[in-house]
Formats: sequence, C-alpha cells, structure tokens
Amino acid sequence: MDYTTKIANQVFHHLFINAAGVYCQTFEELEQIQNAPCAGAVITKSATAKERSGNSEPRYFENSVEHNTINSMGLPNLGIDYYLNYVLKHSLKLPTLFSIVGLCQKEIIDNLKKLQASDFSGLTELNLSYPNVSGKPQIAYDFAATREILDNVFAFYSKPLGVKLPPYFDIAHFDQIAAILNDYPLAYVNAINSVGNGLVIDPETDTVMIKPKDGFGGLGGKQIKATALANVRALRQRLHPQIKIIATGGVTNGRNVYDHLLCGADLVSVGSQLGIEGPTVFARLEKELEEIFADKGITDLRQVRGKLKLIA
Ligand SMILES: O=C(O)c1[nH]c(=O)[nH]c(=O)c1Cl
Repeated sequence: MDYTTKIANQVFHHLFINAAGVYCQTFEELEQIQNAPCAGAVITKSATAKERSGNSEPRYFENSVEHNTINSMGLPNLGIDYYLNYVLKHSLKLPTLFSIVGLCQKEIIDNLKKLQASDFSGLTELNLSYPNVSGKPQIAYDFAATREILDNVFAFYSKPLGVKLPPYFDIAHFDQIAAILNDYPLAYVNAINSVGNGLVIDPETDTVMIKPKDGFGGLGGKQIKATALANVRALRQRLHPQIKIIATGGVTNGRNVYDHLLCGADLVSVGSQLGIEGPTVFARLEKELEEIFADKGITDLRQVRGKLKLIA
C-alpha cells in the first residue's frame, strides 16, 4: 500500500506516529521511534519553557492484559531548548513534529516565538489539552480561551501548526470547537488526548493506582477507542478539508487503525499500546492493516479514508 500522506510541508510514507508523551522524553527514546520499522513520523514530549520533573510517582499505570493506561505525569519534560536542540542538530530520518505546551498563555506564546525564530521548519503541535497540572482546566474545554490563544498565536506564528485536542462528549461541543478551529489556518488537529480524570483501583489493596490528584488521571488504550473514533469522525465531518487529522486513541490492533481511517484519519498516532508493547508495535499494526486491505481488495487509501457507512 502507498501510504504517502502530506500535511503542510511534510510528506509521510507510513501512517504511524508516537503520541506526544510516549517514547519521546529523551534523545534515546526519540531515536528509537526514528528507527522503528513502519514509523512514519516522530513527535517530541510536550515541551514547557523550562525543564519539569512532573508529578510524584506512581503517576502512570498500564494494564497490559486489558491494553489500558492511566496517567497523571504532570508534564515532565526536559524543556523546549532540549527538544529544539534535538530537532535542529540531528539529521532526522522521519518528519519530526514539535509538541509545545504552556502552563499559561504567556508561556505558550513565548515558546512559539522561540520556535518561530528558530530554523525549525517542521510541524508544531500546540497541546491545548494538558490534563494533569492540578488547578488548570483543559484550555480546549474553555472555548473563549481557545479562540483567544489561537488569535494571539496566528498573529505572529507563520510555520505549520496543529492543535492537540481533548475528547468532547456533546454534539454541541463538536459544533463549537470546529467552528472555532475553522477560523484559523491550521495544518491539522490531533484528536484525542487522554480521556480526563478517570480512576483506577487496585483490587488487592482497595487503593488508587496512581498517587497524584488522589488517583485521578488521563485514560488511554482500548477503553477510549469508541470516544476517539467519534471525535475523529465528528471533527472530520465539520472541519475544512484542508485541516488534516491525526487520529489518537484506542489503537491496539490493525482493525482500530482501519476504523480511524474510515472516520477520516490522515495519520494515526499510538500512545498507550506503544508504551506497553514498544516501537515494534508500528510494524505489527501495519501488517494487520494490510491483511484487512487484502481481505477487502483495497489497493488505495482513498477507498477507506472517510468511507464510514451509515445505516440508511
Ligand atoms: O500529564 C502529562 O504530562 C500529560 N498526560 C496526558 O495524558 N496528556 C497530556 O497532554 C499531558 Cl501533558
């Protein structure tokens, strides 16, 4: 299958990218994704202006049997300069996306001003859905704040930009966020981030699994697949066609990848299952996807993308 996909000035030859936050904290992790068979792109951990150690541990739990995760990492990262050094200093094998975040609007603007002034020419992903910094609502759940930030960003930022969105659960919210995003020259949206503030209990000890926020954390893996598919589908139906979609959420096998394509995904990102299985996951997913294509006689992605059928 020819997976060639373009987003802004970047050409991808495979569908898969790591989800920001997974396998992308350090040079070593980023290089493992660069060199992973069937990986199409790499994205950095969402970077803040300064290095952060994040929340106290345990802050991440994976149930590898059920393919589910919960996390309240608290934005641990090595700081924007570390990741800028990585993307500028190394001849990178794959298109490498830069994930940016800020604990306040000023930090977001300052981070993007630094990127704008740098020689970085790839895609930037503005994380509007960082769930686990206590006391901070997800920006993308505050529609006025979302519009304000995008106004301020696009007043100066001229490099290709995407936004990472949290899941929405209300049709009116799909309408509202899409109406906002359609007002800006976005290269893409990445939907979805983890499903916010879930709770997982240890049956042995009647105790929460993670320490921060009394056990509340972002959910990932199989348990969020239906929500992820719905968000990809709803956004595809509402956004201008030139705004591409990176689909994230619930991908553990080839059929899930196929379903995200049916809902309109241009690329597919893998988070929880990458964390559980490691970078060989991309080759397994591509192999399973090609088996589905063979069964259905599909030879071109245009036969799948956005082709979800409804009941007449
Ligand atoms: O706690 C985190 O670092 C975190 N965890 C997530 O599940 N999504 C995010 O965007 C971030 Cl920034």
